[in-house]
Order: sequence, then structure tokens, then C-alpha cells
Amino acid sequence: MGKILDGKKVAQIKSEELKHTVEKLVSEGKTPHFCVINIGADPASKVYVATKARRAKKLGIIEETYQLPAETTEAEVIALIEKLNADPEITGVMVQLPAPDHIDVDHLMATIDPEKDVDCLTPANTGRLWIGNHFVEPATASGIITLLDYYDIDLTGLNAVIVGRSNIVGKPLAALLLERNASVSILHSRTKNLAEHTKNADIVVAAVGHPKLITADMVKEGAIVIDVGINRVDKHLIGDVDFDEVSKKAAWITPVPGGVGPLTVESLMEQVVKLAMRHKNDRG
Ligand SMILES: Nc1nc2c(c(=O)[nH]1)N[C@@H](CN(C=O)c1ccc(C(=O)N[C@@H](CCC(=O)O)C(=O)O)cc1)CN2
Repeated sequence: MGKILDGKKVAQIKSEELKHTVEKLVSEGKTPHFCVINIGADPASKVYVATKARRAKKLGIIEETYQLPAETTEAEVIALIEKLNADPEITGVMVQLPAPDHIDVDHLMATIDPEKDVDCLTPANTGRLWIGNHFVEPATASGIITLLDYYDIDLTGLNAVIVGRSNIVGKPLAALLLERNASVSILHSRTKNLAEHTKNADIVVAAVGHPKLITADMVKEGAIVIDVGINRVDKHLIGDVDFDEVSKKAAWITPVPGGVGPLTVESLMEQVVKLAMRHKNDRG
């Protein structure tokens, strides 16, 4: 049976550390202040936005949620982002994803001030991530690295296979794994014979939103398996990995829930604090 990479526990530990940093910023009159824009009524997004607001409050961070109707135009969202960019009190801005289909997410990302881009999804910060000169990291990818670091898993020389090429998880995680000297492949819906790739991987990351896509025959004995999938099936949360079977072969594995998810929120809070500190250093 593989050992569990316990995201819930690690997130709690990281949260305690972060609390002290926030306390210091507050005592200097530099309280982090971030804004989440949520467009539409996606039920999962509502849960995640509420979780972020709760975590921020607990840490002493000011959080504002802008809940916009699904029919809000792209121009209206851009106008809101520009207003938040221009407000010197605000240190972080993000747009909860997914956004409704009529909105071009790339346009929104290109509008966010890179210095307030807590999600690390603006073109400028994406570029910095790939040249290894970044001051912020995308929350989920960062959370996965935090989890592996906590359990002292050295990635040097490991073959990593990421299933999923999203801008939020797959692509940025590839950049962070490369930074840790892993050799990285990104697989996707057009990849021929997924199993041929995953079976040779030392580390498999599943981030596609397809329940139990990764089965035991697709991973090698002793692999590290990271499940980013959160699929709601019959009111249950199911990952992209068949946990019961794959955990018998893996050396390390993340559960769903309680694996990567809690670290996504914790890592986001870390990025909020990092940008608030830069804001502070820039403006006195
Ligand atoms: N702008 C962004 N949008 C989205 C991101 C993101 O990083 N930036 N990530 C996901 C959603 N997400 C945060 O936004 C998120 C996902 C999962 C969890 C979490 O704690 N999961 C729990 C289960 C919670 C549940 O009951 O659903 C777990 O895995 O244990 C938090 C945040 C997409 N959008």
C-alpha cells in the first residue's frame, strides 16, 4: 500500500507559518487585500470562492468577492479588473475559472496587472515561469511542489508524466517540475496510447477531470501518483485516479478529497502574501 501524501495536514502546517507573516504585514499597516471575481453560478466555483474567502479571513487577509451575473459582458469584466488594478490598496486580483463561454479568458488574463496576478496566469507571469524568473506561481502547481517537498521527495532525474495540458495546472506544473530537474512529458486527449507513457513514469500527475482514468495497469510499481481531478459522481468526489487499485502499486499517492485541493487554496494564500510583500517593498 502506497504512503499517503496528506494535503490537508500539510496545508494546515503551511497555514500556521503563513499566519505569522500576515500578522507582521498587518502590524506594519500593509494588510494583504485581494479580490476574487466570479462570473456566473457554477456550483463548484461558488464552493471554491467561499473557501478562499474563509481561508483569507482566518489568516487576517482582506478578501472581496465580486460575484457577477453569467450575462456580464467581457468589457464589463475588463472594466472591473482595470478599476482593481488602479486601486493602490488592492494587492491581488484573480478571476475564478471557468468563465462563461462568451468571455475570452485570455483577454481577462492580459488585463490583470502582473504585480497583482495572484494566480500567475497573465502572459507576463507565464513567461517568467518558463524562464525560471518568477515571483509568483500558479496555486495548484505550487501546491503539488509544496506537498512533494514536505515529504522530502527529490525530483532530480525522475521521469514525470502529466496527463492534462491546461493553462491552470498541466503547463505550469511542467515548468515547476523542470525547475526541480525532472524530465517532463505532457499528455493530452490526442495522445496515442496513454498507458505506454504512464507505465514508464516515476511520477504520474492526472489533471483532466475524467473519473478513474488512471488505472493500476497504467502505473509502474513504486510510482508517485498525484491526482488533481475532482469529479462529482452521484454526490461523491472522485479523482482522476482509481485510488483503491493504484494505491496498491504506488509508493506515494494523493487522495481525493484531502490531497492536492487543500494545498491549492493554501498556495493561493501564499501567492497573495508574496505579492502583498512586493507591493509593500515597492511603495514604502
Ligand atoms: N482562477 C482559478 N480558477 C480555478 C483554479 C485556480 O487555481 N485558479 N483551480 C480550480 C478550483 N480551485 C480553486 O480555485 C479549487 C479546487 C479544489 C479545492 C479543494 O479544496 N478541493 C477539496 C474538495 C472540495 C470539494 O468538496 O469540492 C479536496 O480536493 O480535498 C479548492 C480550490 C478551478 N478553478
